[in-house]
Amino acid sequence: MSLLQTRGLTKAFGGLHAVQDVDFDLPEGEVRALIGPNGAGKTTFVGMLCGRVAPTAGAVRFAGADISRLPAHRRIREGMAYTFQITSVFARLSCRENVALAVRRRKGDAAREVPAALARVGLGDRADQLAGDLSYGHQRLLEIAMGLAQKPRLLILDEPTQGLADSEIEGFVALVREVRAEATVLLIEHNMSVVMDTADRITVLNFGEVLAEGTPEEIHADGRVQDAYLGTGDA
Ligand SMILES: Nc1ncnc2c1ncn2[C@@H]1O[C@H](COP(=O)(O)OP(=O)(O)OP(=O)(O)O)[C@@H](O)[C@H]1O
Repeated sequence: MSLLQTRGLTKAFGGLHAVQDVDFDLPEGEVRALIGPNGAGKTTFVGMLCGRVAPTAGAVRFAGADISRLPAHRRIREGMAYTFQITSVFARLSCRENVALAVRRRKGDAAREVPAALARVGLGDRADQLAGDLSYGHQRLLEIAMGLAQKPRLLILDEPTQGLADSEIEGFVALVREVRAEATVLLIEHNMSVVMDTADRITVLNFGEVLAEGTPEEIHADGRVQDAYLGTGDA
């Protein structure tokens, strides 16, 4: 069964169709990567999944229910967690306090769960540091810890490896492989080696539409995908 499904999902900004008539199915337990050249509509699409962007047309179903009209906070309660390209950590709170907020939201045991969540993303030794003092890449990792602390059914990660060093990217790949036992993952990622190392399947967006979908091997060999990337000079 699909944990997440969209039908005819569309977002127009004036005359520009940022996302156009997208049918998307994400089965429970899968790690799916969403890729596409800059401006392809990835962030707009995810914004509609999360309830941050109102669709112009179409529907979003999650765990069998139509959530198209649910506000973002209700979708979180239903089991969606997400991190965005622009970090949303509380800069004046410590890493520990940021994750504790996420744990307490679902009435979890913060004393036990916060250190574990920070350790999982490689920030175990930074618990007392102010989130605002972390590098951009580490703020993204802190957001992932906050997402995991919600114990979501679906974890959506928008460009999670941006700003990370190579060794930290390796740690992230290992984390996704571990998380897949607990949650379905939707990963928007420009780093193709991360995509190839983590995704079961890949969906390619181009000009707001699904250009291709398949295993990493199938996508790698797809001439249309290569053309779409070459056409923009993107990697
Ligand atoms: N609020 C907005 N108002 C007008 N146009 C927008 C808005 N948000 C996005 N767009 C346009 O919609 C298209 C898709 O943008 P989007 O950010 O979803 O693409 P993306 O695939 O996430 O790109 P990137 O990889 O650069 O983040 C782009 O042409 C963008 O300029």
